[in-house]
Amino acid sequence: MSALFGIDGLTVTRDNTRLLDEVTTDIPGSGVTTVIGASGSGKSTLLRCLNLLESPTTGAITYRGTDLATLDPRTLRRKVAMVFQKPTVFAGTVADNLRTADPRLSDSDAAALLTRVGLPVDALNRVADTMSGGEAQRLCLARALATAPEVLLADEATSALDEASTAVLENLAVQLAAGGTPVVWVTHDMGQMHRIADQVIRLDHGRLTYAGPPAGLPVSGHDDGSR
Ligand SMILES: Nc1ncnc2c1ncn2[C@@H]1O[C@H](COP(=O)(O)OP(=O)(O)OP(=O)(O)O)[C@@H](O)[C@H]1O
Repeated sequence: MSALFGIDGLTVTRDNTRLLDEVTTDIPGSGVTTVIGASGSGKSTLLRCLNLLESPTTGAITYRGTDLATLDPRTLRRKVAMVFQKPTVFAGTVADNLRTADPRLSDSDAAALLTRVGLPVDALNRVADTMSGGEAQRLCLARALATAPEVLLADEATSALDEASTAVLENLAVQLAAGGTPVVWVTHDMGQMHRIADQVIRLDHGRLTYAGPPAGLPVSGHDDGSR
């Protein structure tokens, strides 16, 4: 099967610093691919490139065989949804937020989305900007799923969550992948990586240091770049 994303010699330079340095790897079209690495290793930059929020300085990325640079960002983002490290909620209620993604979303579909991310159904009528950081993270994930994307990109989606809510989202990532929606999941939690990953990409100072199955990588702790 051809790659979901083909990454070829990807280099991103900003302010004379290489945030990504000649990264070449494939992201497969099924399963959960986790991107791991210490803080500042370039994980978010890689994810942002996959969503056309950053452009390569040199190198190229393909999506299902098509050069990303030739695709309209809005068209791509309807297929490749992204959840950011810092959640951004819009004015209005939780339901209003979900309907920014799909204006035709029924009340029952909106409620089902909340349930998938571990939020109570009665949160639908809450004013979105009264939510806690962890609740907002889950709302943003629900909003990303409202359009039934082909792919989900998630950047530290559980960073503000307790253990139980983290488990709900880890399970969701695995279920999405099992249902045919590949997931690219950034984390620096090695335990989380082992719980959900089928494939791992590891970055260190912008360089690819590992691409392969999770076996063989440390089983717990935070990735500080050591082995
Ligand atoms: N526009 C920019 N200009 C200059 N430096 C940048 C820019 N964006 C990011 N950086 C730097 O590039 C490096 C990689 O950032 P990135 O956010 O991709 O890392 P990360 O692995 O996701 O980190 P974290 O785990 O802390 O979120 C960091 O040192 C960051 O400060």
